[in-house]
Amino acid sequence: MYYKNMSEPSACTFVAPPSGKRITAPPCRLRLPPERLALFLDVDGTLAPITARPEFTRVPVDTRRILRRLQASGVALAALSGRPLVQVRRLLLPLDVPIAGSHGAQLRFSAGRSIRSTAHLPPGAAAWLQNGVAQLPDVWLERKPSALAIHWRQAPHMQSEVAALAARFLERAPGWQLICGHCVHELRAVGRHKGVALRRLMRQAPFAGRWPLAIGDDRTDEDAFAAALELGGAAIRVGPAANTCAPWAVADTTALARWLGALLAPD
Ligand SMILES: O=P(O)(O)OC[C@H]1O[C@H](O[C@H]2O[C@H](CO)[C@@H](O)[C@H](O)[C@H]2O)[C@H](O)[C@@H](O)[C@@H]1O
Repeated sequence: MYYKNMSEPSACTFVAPPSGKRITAPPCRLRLPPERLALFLDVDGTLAPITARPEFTRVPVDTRRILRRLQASGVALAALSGRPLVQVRRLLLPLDVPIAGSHGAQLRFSAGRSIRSTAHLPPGAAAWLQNGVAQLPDVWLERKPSALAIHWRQAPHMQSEVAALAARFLERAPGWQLICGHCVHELRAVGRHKGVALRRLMRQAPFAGRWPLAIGDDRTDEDAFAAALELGGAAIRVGPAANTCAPWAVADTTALARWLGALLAPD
């Protein structure tokens, strides 16, 4: 991979690396034909700016337009999200791409073929958690296919209570694990994550044989980054780049959209 020219410097906003780690802006242009590139895109905080509530979120029209043009040029795209699949489809419309939803518990390939790996909870565990969350003011529980998310964006002072509740939930839910996102404690089954989904998609057309680039903004994306790197690809972390295995970073969703748009410019 090489830098081309820096004709659009703002597309390559540099995020300072944590001390001792070398992390740089992604090259302005990838010296790769579109039909060799596979992009694996997270949604919240990556394609869409973070909002107060998940239902307020929109992927900007310009970003969706850029993604459509990338797809039309031959780039293979997929979305890897913690959200339920149906929400991701709606957020990306009219773009139609393979999607991993609920951290990979749901997988929709091209041509509409879907698989779902259901993770079971002991009877009463979800209701127990719902009841615990109800005791924490302004904290709320999102029930997703094979995953649960305790949101505390409206109650940052409740973070340690949320962590304690999640820990007690895990004692009742063997085979489940906690992963922290932005103002959210996510509970999901061990072994279901975006890295597994990326690898699965990379075994299929149109991804097989391509160079994988995973792009995301939080801890839940690190599994996808690791998988892309292990397959010889790369990763971009969006936002402050602390504790990431991604070699590249951009400042925010706007900078990422600009960088993706710059990939469309003719050589
Ligand atoms: O994997 P992603 O596509 O990044 O999804 C991660 C989670 O996104 C949603 O929650 C987050 O975004 C909300 C809207 O910006 C925000 O209000 C919340 O605080 C964030 O945690 C979604 O609700 C979760 O289900 C996803 O797992």
